[in-house]
Amino acid sequence: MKNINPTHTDAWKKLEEHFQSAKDFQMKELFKENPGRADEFCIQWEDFYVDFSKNIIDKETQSHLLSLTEEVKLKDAVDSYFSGEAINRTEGRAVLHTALREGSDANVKVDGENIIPEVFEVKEKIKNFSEAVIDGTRKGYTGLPFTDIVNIGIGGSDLGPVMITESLEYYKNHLNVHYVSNVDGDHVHQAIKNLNPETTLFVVVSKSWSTQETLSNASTIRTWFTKKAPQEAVAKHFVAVSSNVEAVQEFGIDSDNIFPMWDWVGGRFSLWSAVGLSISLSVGFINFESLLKGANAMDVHFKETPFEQNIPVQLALLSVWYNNFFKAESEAVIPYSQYLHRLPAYLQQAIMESNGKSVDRNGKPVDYQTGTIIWGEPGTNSQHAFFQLIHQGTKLIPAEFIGFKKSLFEDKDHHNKLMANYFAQTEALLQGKDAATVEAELKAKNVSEEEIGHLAPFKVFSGNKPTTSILIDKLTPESLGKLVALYEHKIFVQGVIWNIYSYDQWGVELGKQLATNILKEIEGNDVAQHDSSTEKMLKFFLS
Ligand SMILES: O=P(O)(O)OC[C@H]1O[C@](O)(CO)[C@@H](O)[C@@H]1O
Repeated sequence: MKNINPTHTDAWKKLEEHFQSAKDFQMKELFKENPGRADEFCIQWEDFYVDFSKNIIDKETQSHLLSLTEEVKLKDAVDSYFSGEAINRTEGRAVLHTALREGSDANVKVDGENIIPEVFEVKEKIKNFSEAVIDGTRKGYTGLPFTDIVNIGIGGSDLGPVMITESLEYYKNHLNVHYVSNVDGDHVHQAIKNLNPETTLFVVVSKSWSTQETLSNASTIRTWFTKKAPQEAVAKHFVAVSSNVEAVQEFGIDSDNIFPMWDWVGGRFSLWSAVGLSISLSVGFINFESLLKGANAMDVHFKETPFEQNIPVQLALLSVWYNNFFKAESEAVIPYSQYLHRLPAYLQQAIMESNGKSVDRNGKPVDYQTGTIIWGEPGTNSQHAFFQLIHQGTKLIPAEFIGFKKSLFEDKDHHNKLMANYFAQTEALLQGKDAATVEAELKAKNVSEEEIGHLAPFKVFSGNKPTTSILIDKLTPESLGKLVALYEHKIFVQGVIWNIYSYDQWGVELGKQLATNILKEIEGNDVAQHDSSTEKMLKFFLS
């Protein structure tokens, strides 16, 4: 991939100039001036309708942003990404989660070898295993079928699977799937408290097999399990997903029960691999495959569609526009579906672990902003929580609204109410409410002139708050696959523009290192020298 400082491009300079007028754009005026705006800033693709007309942009903004993609050689970067080039330079790895959703006839090479046959071998293993657990042919050590699954993992080995199983709860079978991630012992003990070891299957997921949280939780659970079950039952009840097969075997998990993954799949992009075993167990392999199929469709859209009509590219460009020119610090993702309640948490890792970098591809500090802060909660709940700040606060928060045309239980009454809110919020954020309207409303309610004078300023909405609406036909495994892949590619595009490495995560290492040392001090009741704050707190903790 090319190493281009985005701020040195002509497009960036043009964007800076253009921003001087664009920062004062009033979207309401832009809509008035251009009756075709809603058509021009809208992409319809398969079952997705993406409206980005309620953004502080015009055709000129879009054209400079598209020139930026040319100058940073985005097209070449996309080719390198899909072709298996080692674009994760600092770890010397390819980034090929997209290969996991390819068809069996694809040919994707890593170190000269086609990896697709191996991907399909593992998929076959996931299929056979999940089908046998679901239909009860694979049984626990006393001959009873499994009723409960516990996924033990953290970060990408937890957030992806838990987000998808929650999102697809409607499609779930009889198995109860639990997730244990935190090293907080209360998490694991609470999770296993009411479980029956005879009917519980444990899926230990750790790409590296060196993560403190996962290994601690797996050991605690194994100890709990072998207090009730014979040692040899571990082989029937524990399976592992990892790229570190030797370490898994040392832990005591049978080689037949190991689902491999590969270096070329990053943890936060791994739900499509055997890391998704708990997804397949929860909703069945057919639905897991549909999820992959949807993601593959988005991959093809991303790879082949001109950037003007390319959903991940347009969303990434908007985010760069707000982040680097408006200096917006965060972005909200608001799914109008309770099923998607873990999507923002999942995206926090995907986006912030990927693009939270301050060193460019030359190893030099960047002098521009990179990764955005992501947050969100489902609508309508979020309307009653933090929307006040989005509407009337001092910060600019571009928000993505995700909604569905159809609900799963087909309760029209509820769905119409939900979606009325979805549409109303983006309209309110766009239109605002001016002082004259507020005053007229108060007058109509017979409020005194004096009271109107006091109250009116608090009731004014400035409007002009940017939103992008993603309206999807229905929440299905396939559409969910498309949605998640959309965000993966948005992350990629932003990383290319910001000239950073999106696929490493060195920033998580220091805390881990210090925790290892501090743990020794805590266990030995012997506090070493630290900064005075840490030292005093450690002593207080041990007293
Ligand atoms: O699957 P592993 O190796 O246990 O790692 C878990 C998580 O830890 C990290 O390495 C750092 O938090 C994530 O990138 C990863 O998803």
